[in-house]
Amino acid sequence: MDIAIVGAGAMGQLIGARLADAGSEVVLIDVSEHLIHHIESEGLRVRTEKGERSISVRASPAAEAEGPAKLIILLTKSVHTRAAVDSIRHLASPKTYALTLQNGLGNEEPLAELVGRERVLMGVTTYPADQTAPGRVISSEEGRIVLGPLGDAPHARRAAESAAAMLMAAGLRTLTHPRVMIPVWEKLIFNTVLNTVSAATGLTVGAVKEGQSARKLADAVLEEALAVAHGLDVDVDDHGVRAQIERAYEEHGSHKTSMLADLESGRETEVDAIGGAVAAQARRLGIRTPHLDVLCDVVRARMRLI
Ligand SMILES: NC(=O)C1=CN([C@@H]2O[C@H](COP(=O)(O)OP(=O)(O)OC[C@H]3O[C@@H](n4cnc5c(N)ncnc54)[C@H](OP(=O)(O)O)[C@@H]3O)[C@@H](O)[C@H]2O)C=CC1
Ligand SMILES: CC(C)(CO)C(=O)C(=O)O
Repeated sequence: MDIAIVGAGAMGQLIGARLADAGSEVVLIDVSEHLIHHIESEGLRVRTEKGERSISVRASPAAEAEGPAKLIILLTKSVHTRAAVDSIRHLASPKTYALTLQNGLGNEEPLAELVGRERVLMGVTTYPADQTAPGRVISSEEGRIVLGPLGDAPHARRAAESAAAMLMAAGLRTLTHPRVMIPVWEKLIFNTVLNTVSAATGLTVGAVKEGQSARKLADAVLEEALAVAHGLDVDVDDHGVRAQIERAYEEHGSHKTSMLADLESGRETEVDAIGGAVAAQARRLGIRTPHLDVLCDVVRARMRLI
């Protein structure tokens, strides 16, 4: 098998459909038998501004997937990363690379245990994906993926370039970055601000901007998260992150962040991999993040109530 995509939800379906449509041999792996059966029998349907496209893709439970895979792409929510990686050990060989495009930090660690740190690729994506029914996903032609190797081995740089070329050929705008932790942290800060504040307050992105206290909280969390990135010597573009957040306020005003949507649908959130991961790095460095700490605690408390 060429590519195993682990987590056949919104993003896994989008990327799986694009890669399969472009001729890659892809298997989607998920825990939901119903979803797997649906994808196997009906295929996937992806709708964007350009229209709708039906694509046949193979899907399988982890235990029935046959390896080894040349590339594993991890696209579960971060709370499920450990279990997902444990379930696909048989798909990894010494030649396998593993890529995470999940939000948050920490997903790379189980992958490093699986294939070795030198064979882990990491990235972020701004493509949106919403699963409206099993096997049906709404996305956009607008977006991009940035990825790169976690370590600095030349073979991993080449693997990142091949993965990017394959995603480009599948119609997904993809760039490689020599220091991938920079875009990872830029996205991490963006999600830490918007997702944590919205999930703690129950507000949409636009309402965070309009609500005086919520906006103050978001601004305070932004400064705390930037200080942590600087403390780690991750050379994030402060101005670019601020501008990205302002754009989200303008363009995604009515949007409930994924963390709020997860809370409202009774699912575990990615708080520990997003705001919680920033706060954990802050503690390690001795940097105070009082606003972020309280907000993460509120989200965790709301999670315990569901
Ligand atoms: N959707 C988006 O627009 C974007 C998402 N992301 C990130 O991408 C990642 C995936 O997001 P998204 O696709 O929206 O999430 P989804 O919840 O839609 O999909 C995740 C899928 O993984 C399945 N899953 C759970 N546990 C396992 C397991 N052990 N093995 C295999 N599959 C499992 C889930 O099943 P079940 O539902 O039963 O738990 C679900 O089908 C997240 O980190 C998210 O933050 C990043 C950018 C944009
Ligand atoms: C911050 C946001 C809402 C993008 O606007 C997002 O990425 C999410 O919902 O996880």
